[in-house]
Amino acid sequence: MATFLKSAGYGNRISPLGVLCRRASPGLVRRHVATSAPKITSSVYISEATDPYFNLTIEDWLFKNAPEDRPLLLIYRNTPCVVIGRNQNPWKEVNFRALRQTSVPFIRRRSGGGAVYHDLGNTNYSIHIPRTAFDRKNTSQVVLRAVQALGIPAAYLNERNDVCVEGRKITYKIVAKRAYHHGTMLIAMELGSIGKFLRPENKDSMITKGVASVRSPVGNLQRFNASASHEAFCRSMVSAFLNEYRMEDEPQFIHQSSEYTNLEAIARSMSELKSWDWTYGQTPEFSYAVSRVFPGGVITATVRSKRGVIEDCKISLEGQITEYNEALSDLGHSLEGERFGFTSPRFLSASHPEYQDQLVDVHRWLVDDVLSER
Ligand SMILES: Nc1ncnc2c1ncn2[C@@H]1O[C@H](COP(=O)(O)OC(=O)CCCC[C@@H]2CCSS2)[C@@H](O)[C@H]1O
Repeated sequence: MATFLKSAGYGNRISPLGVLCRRASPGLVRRHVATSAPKITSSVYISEATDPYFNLTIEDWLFKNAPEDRPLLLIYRNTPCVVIGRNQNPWKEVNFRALRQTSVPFIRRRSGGGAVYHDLGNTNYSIHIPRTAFDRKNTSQVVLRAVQALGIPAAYLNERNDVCVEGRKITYKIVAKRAYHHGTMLIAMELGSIGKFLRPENKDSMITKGVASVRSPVGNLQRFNASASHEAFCRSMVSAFLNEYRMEDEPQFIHQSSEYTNLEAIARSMSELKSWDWTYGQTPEFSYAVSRVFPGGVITATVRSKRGVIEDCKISLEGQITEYNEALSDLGHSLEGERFGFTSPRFLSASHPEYQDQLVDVHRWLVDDVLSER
């Protein structure tokens, strides 16, 4: 086993984020001018960056660029963010009202599965393997051994291959010749944020295609061993990984430097992760019906959306076939083609001047309560 693992840490230098580390090879992380892609010389990477867009991009970049025939481990953690799966509906998963009150972003990741919350008390790991050797149970066992070695022998795998002491989640993705298994390790996360950010309001009547999250009880490792930490988990995980795959590589430490961010593939991928097209435009088809009592009666709006755009919006007043209903129906049509969640709060309509005031009220309701969240 690598000598650095036999010592208490990875060497004797304390990095800015407190990870005990040996200085990474200068060519990999210390230069600030990007001339060509950094060489992937190790099988173990620990990111000291905490920007979720950067880390998720580095994960994908390593996945696509690392040698295909050897396993690779990446460990990183992010500043607070909500991360949904690639085939999820954000409006069904995220409480946008709560997010808006903070600067916490929500991000659609490239792998499938459910929605999770991250902060610095949550450490993410990612094990990349040649597809032929990929076995979800096997990679989960590497993580299980890492947790047990932290002094938590009661940890076990459940039927979904989640490491459990009290809840912990994994997901996986298979692409071309390689596959990866990535997951979260709750160490000292702010657990209240899960309920706050991952419970959307009034979305029972939103019927969506795609993947729904599987909500489960969760707990931090520190509940079972107060000395569990990001640094200890990194050491334990690296050790379990190297043992499993019989390697002796030194971990490399990644920083968010121009060496990476100036690389076209990384810059492009980071801006793609932030784009509307990816974040909202990938939303599977859904419908959403909402009613409200207005002075003239109950009005129901039924919206159908594909790829984040309103395909049709039917608005009607209960029971009555009146000219007002026609005006409402025209109001609905006027919203078609708009991006769900991005409807302009201004309402200008030359048609149906006789119902202008009522239409302004209905439009405001739609914008504030039905179509506004993002
Ligand atoms: N950080 C974290 N860790 C574990 N479980 C969580 C977390 N946040 C929320 N949850 C719980 O999991 C469910 C969703 O579980 P579900 O099983 O539906 O989805 C997942 O597990 C996805 C894991 C993705 C891991 C990636 C690794 C690197 S980037 S994100 C949610 O409703 C909460 O109950």
